[in-house]
Amino acid sequence: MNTTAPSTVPGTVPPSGQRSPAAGADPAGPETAATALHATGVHRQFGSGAGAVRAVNGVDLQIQRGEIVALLGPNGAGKTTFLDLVLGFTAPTSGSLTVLGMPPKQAVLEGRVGAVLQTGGLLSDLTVKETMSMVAACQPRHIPVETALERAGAAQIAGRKVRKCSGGEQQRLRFALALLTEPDLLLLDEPTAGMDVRARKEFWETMQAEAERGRTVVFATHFLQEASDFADRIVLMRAGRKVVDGPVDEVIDTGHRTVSCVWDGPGTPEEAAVKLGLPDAVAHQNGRVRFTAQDTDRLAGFLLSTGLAHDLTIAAASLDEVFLDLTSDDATEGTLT
Ligand SMILES: Nc1ncnc2c1ncn2[C@@H]1O[C@H](COP(=O)(O)OP(=O)(O)OP(=O)(O)O)[C@@H](O)[C@H]1O
Repeated sequence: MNTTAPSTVPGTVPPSGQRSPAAGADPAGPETAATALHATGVHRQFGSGAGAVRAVNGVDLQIQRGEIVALLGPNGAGKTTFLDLVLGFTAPTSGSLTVLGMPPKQAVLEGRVGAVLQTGGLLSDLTVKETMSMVAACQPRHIPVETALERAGAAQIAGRKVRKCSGGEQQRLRFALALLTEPDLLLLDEPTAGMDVRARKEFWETMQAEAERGRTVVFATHFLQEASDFADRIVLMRAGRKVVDGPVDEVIDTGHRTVSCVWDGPGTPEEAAVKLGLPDAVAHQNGRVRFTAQDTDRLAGFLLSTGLAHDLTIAAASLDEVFLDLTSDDATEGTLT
């Protein structure tokens, strides 16, 4: 599929390189008592020299308490590395990062942060409840194991050995573990990976209830649909950088639409697209031509008035198309406000 990335996302500000913050100003904004996460110029590089990987490359981010934020991006965007930094598993190469006003490790040690990670950490010979009790015994304070299991929707599998649990059930156990200390901040790294549609829906319903208790939730996902269904803000990363940050509705409404038609000519759709200033906007699909544009009224008017095409259909871009646009190399960077 060949589509055109929108030249701008409505409401975006110019890329950070084009706009300098006032001298001495914190690009992530001032940290207050309501700040759950505060990152300023955070870099995390792995290796050195020619083989160095800039997994996180200068991220400024502020998340307020009670927000539900989706961290979105393609493979290798830096989402997991960023969550690892927030959990204190690894330290920034440069830049500063605080969680609930303190260093990440301290916030984790105080039980203020809970996490559902992609892999690891479960002992297969223990039952779900034994796992919970073992972890609870290591915590300075925790809610009853039964309460955490109930809230995570895992009470009915309490007596089951971990090795007998499905992938989705193990994620529920991880979720119950994350709730044990009543954390202020919940971090979820692709929490529904491996879950079927029903399990996924139930998981998000449970998570919604936790968010309504006032927790801050930050989750990494590949799916714009998941972000759109659950988050109120999207932070999109690409190649280690934060490229879009804004309310879900505004991120999704790129103004990008498609015009599908039967091509009559003369000339090719590609030639017409160049004439219209939409050089990359043409795709061919099932005998039809599809143009991508922001001003589809003008495009449709042109195609009909010139007799170049007939049987036109105008549609909003799908979430998959929006995701591809936002993560393409020529997408505009910015903050939606
Ligand atoms: N320990 C490491 N050593 C070297 N490179 C690493 C290490 N951890 C991550 N990387 C690299 O850093 C980049 C970002 O990886 P990261 O796992 O953070 O991305 P991601 O957005 O979570 O990807 P995915 O969606 O595939 O999980 C990738 O290029 C990855 O190969």
